[in-house]
Amino acid sequence: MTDLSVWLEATGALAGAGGLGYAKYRAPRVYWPLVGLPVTWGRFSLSYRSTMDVCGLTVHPSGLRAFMTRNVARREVQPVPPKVRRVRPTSTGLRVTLRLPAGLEPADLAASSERLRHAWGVHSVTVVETKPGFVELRMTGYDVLRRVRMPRKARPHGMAVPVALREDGTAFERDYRKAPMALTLGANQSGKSMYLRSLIKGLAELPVGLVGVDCKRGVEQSAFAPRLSALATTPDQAASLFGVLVVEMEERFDLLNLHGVSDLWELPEDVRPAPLIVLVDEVSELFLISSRKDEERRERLVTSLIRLAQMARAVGIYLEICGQRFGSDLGKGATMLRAQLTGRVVHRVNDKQTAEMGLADVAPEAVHVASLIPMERPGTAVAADASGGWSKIRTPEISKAEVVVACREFAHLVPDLPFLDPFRPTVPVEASADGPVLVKPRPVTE
Ligand SMILES: Nc1ncnc2c1ncn2[C@@H]1O[C@H](COP(=O)(O)OP(=O)(O)OP(=O)(O)O)[C@@H](O)[C@H]1O
Repeated sequence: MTDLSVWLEATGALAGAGGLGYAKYRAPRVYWPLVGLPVTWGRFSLSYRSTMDVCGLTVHPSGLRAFMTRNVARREVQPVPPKVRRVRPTSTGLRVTLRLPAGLEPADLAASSERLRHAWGVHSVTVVETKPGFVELRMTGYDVLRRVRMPRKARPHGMAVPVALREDGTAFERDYRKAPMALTLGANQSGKSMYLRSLIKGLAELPVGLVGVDCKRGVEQSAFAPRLSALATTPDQAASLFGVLVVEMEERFDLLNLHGVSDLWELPEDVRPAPLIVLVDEVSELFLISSRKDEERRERLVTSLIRLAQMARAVGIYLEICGQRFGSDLGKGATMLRAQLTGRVVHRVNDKQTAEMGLADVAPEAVHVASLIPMERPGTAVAADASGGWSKIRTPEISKAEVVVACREFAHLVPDLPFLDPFRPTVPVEASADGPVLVKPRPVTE
């Protein structure tokens, strides 16, 4: 009987351990709050001081603090780590707010994030400066990018759309007020279209005009016709469309002048024109030429694009440009245009140079992270902006049908923009029933 109970206990313990191991891998969302979080929290609390000490993240206190923390018996002053101000558990990790003592800066902690990650046995540690003198250590208990689930609270608002999940479990927002012009790069099958889908799905809910440029004959964007104000599917149409957008930009500047303001958002709401987001899929199609006639079109197109990229922010016209590569090999004007696109998202690339094209000027230390994105993780990217900050993100997997549904649901939000009427994609009547949407853009009269 005793043997049997020992055997049963041992089997039970083994099964429990096996179950936990299985849950850790297969159901990390359940494992984390039940097991991972208490273990990590305990580990953090018990080893905080010693970990910070061995990581070189302590400083000799000065003045009153030195007096308060001195070891009276040995008459010596112990170095102190940053003060823990707050520990907050989340569904994916643990957030710790630290007050930095004089002599430590956020970069010191960021440089040790790998060591902290190993010391506390978590998947990642990201250091974010929340205000001068304070940082937040964002620990994630497991690889949240393996199966992306966006935080429930992440909804489109203002001019910002949550498009992907960051490695620290927070939503990455594409915010047009913060980074008006952006470039998304990536090799074939790296997830660029998925990123654009996620963006369009969110933008569809906002009171903005969406302008599509998809010179792969519209294969990707024509399905979103019900929510598009304009769609160009050939370089010729795109050249005309950009010409019209430049004229609109100039008229909007006149309007700003009239009201004595310098930005669209300072205009009274009743006269403020709808913001426009121009979504360009595969930008190289706009740059490539095959004849002399194309050369003139290309010149027009690139000039319009550069003018928009340089000035249109103030009048609420924003560019979202996507491509496989975007360097001087595309020809005159490419690097000049790229410099204006300060928001960057770089997916898996085929060579380091492409990662450099996207990141070297805004976040050079992120270049090697982008070069290491594995093929079996489509949708993963490095997002950076001109502030120097960057993060690893992954887009949720969204089917085209889901985006089509959103575009139909919010079709009533298409703003009234008569100047774009010649480019408005027509949605055949039968397309409003369930089923694939077939769109034939109207021919453009130049
Ligand atoms: N976030 C993601 N999660 C899971 N699978 C994804 C994700 N993003 C993309 N994929 C898958 O990867 C494949 C390629 O994605 P996508 O078409 O977006 O790449 P792309 O860079 O636009 O490719 P191309 O340049 O060839 O058009 C698709 O099969 C898609 O389902």
